[in-house]
Amino acid sequence: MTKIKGVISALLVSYNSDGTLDEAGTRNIIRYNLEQNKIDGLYIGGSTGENFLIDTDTKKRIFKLAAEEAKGKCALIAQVGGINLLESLELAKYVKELDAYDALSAVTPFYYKFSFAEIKEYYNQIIAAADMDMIIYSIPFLTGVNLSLSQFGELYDNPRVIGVKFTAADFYLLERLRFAYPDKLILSGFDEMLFPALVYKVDGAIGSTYNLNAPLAKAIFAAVAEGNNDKALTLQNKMNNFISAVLDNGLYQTLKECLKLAGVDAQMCVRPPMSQLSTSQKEKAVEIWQNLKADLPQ
Ligand SMILES: CC(=O)N[C@H](C=O)[C@@H](O)[C@H](O)[C@H](O)CO
Ligand SMILES: CC(=O)C(=O)O
Repeated sequence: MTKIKGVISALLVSYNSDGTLDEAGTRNIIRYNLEQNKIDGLYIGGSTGENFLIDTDTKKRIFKLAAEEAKGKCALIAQVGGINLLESLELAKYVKELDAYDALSAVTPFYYKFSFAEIKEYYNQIIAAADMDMIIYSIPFLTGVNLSLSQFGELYDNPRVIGVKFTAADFYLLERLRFAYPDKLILSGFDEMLFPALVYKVDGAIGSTYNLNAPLAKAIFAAVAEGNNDKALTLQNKMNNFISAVLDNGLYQTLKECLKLAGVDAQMCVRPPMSQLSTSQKEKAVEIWQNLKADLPQ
């Protein structure tokens, strides 16, 4: 079992122009992450993979190809959550059979206002279906679900729940979680806040932009580890110049365009209803990638 820590890319997935999965291209994205970025882990089936826009079979194909490309090379986490619990149970069992993943993850169920008892039951059922470790995926700004400290504690009563992917700017809650549950993992989810999250002693970080800027993220980890916060902040400033430009131009589309510019051979379309980049956005992506390249540590 690979230790889950460090810089973990939330895998970008390449789709064809008709919306089908571009398998070969997605394999190339994984290879780029392993060989160029030297990432510590991959998070498969997250927001970044456009997971909530695709069907069950496509989700399975992505879990399988990632297992084939990366098993034993880095930590592997499979996000199987959603609002169709029967699908989540099926995916969890499928991931277990692949025998390549270090943990499952599941987003807090969204859209309907589920009670906390329902949310807890959802996690316990997914865990039981696969008998695997679980990382809660908490992303309140997209799900509307805000778990409290004591609710995290209740979820942590199941020893299979090993931690949280924490995509929120609530550093008070982050500090309380770190203090109350020192043995549970905290994986920071907002790449633009990596430095402060590391000051609060998160174990690692999972993010979309690490598909491109992992070398900067690694340098931030190293700077904080050696106590050089000024250096870490300077690096975070560089990273955020990239992230803010990407967010302005279209997040996943621009990240995928940058991968193309970095030499990754893939179709790099997004799934509808997301729209593809316009010509002017593509031109902007060239500038964004050039600027990042100049800032990446050699
Ligand atoms: C919704 C989403 O994609 N969240 C990612 C992780 O949780 C982040 O990596 C962000 O994409 C990134 O921090 C930019 O805001
Ligand atoms: C980390 C993130 O972006 C994801 O859920 O894919």
